[in-house]
Amino acid sequence: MASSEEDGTVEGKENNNIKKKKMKSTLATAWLTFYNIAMTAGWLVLALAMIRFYIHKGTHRGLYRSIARTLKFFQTFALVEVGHCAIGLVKTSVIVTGVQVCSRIFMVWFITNSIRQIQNEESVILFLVVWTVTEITRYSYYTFNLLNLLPYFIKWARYNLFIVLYPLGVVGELFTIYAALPFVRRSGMYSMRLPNKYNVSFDYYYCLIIVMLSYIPLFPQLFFHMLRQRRRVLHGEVIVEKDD
Ligand SMILES: CCCCCCCCCCCCC/C=C/C(=O)SCCNC(=O)CCNC(=O)[C@H](O)C(C)(C)COP(=O)(O)OP(=O)(O)OC[C@H]1O[C@@H](n2cnc3c(N)ncnc32)[C@H](O)[C@@H]1OP(=O)(O)O
Repeated sequence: MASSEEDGTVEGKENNNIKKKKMKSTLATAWLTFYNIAMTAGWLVLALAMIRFYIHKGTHRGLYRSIARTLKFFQTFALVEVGHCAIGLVKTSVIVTGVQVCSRIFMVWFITNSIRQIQNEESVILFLVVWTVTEITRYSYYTFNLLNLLPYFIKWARYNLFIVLYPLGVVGELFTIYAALPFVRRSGMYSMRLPNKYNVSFDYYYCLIIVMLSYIPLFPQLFFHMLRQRRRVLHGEVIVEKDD
């Protein structure tokens, strides 16, 4: 006797689709749980390395170089999250996540890692500490949320600490870019002067000034997105976000 799935009835096909959706959901949850645990662990390793460096050396000078490899790996790996949004694995804005992740990767690779002279700036330590506290909170929130074991203090931290940490992080990033300007101007790094075989000129110095100015319209978008998330999660407001 053929089972209902095999006899091709409407009910059988529906059962098959339900089984496929359940399998996809289980795989998605398993992947996201693994990803968030790994990212929580990575940022915790970074935090412990920074604390150990400061206790051992008694100064922040040289701290960036001591954690650069770990930072570059875990911050770059966060690009995966743009994919999570794009394929619908998580319900959040691709644009907001993309701007957030790209701004971090830009800061790590095209500013701090590229210009050694600014790596000991206090502003670098400021954004590193802020990023680390933020990401440990964020990824542990996602992890416990997926495991249905979410302590309230982590939920509270996830949707309240950003109110202070976000502006602090932006200050650290902007001061770091500002500190880099003289070195970029003097070295002409990442720039192309005319004449050249491409007949194109590009000045990284002015690009950085544009990036700094772009914080003015872009940061509020991210910050207000987090405030909307905060109202939704902590106060149960129904908020419809479209990926405009
Ligand atoms: C090429 C040059 C580029 C240069 C660009 C320059 C312009 C720069 C302008 C912008 C300046 C930004 C500067 C940034 C500074 C800092 O970051 S300082 C540190 C402080 N920062 C923060 O606090 C923000 C941290 N970032 C985030 O929170 C995110 O990146 C976010 C995208 C901004 C917001 O996250 P989002 O996911 O949208 O909100 P949540 O409420 O956390 O989640 C929504 C739902 O999605 C689920 N989810 C998301 N990710 C996951 C995951 N990994 N695993 C599982 N689930 C996930 C989450 O659970 C929510 O689901 P529901 O609860 O069911 O709704």
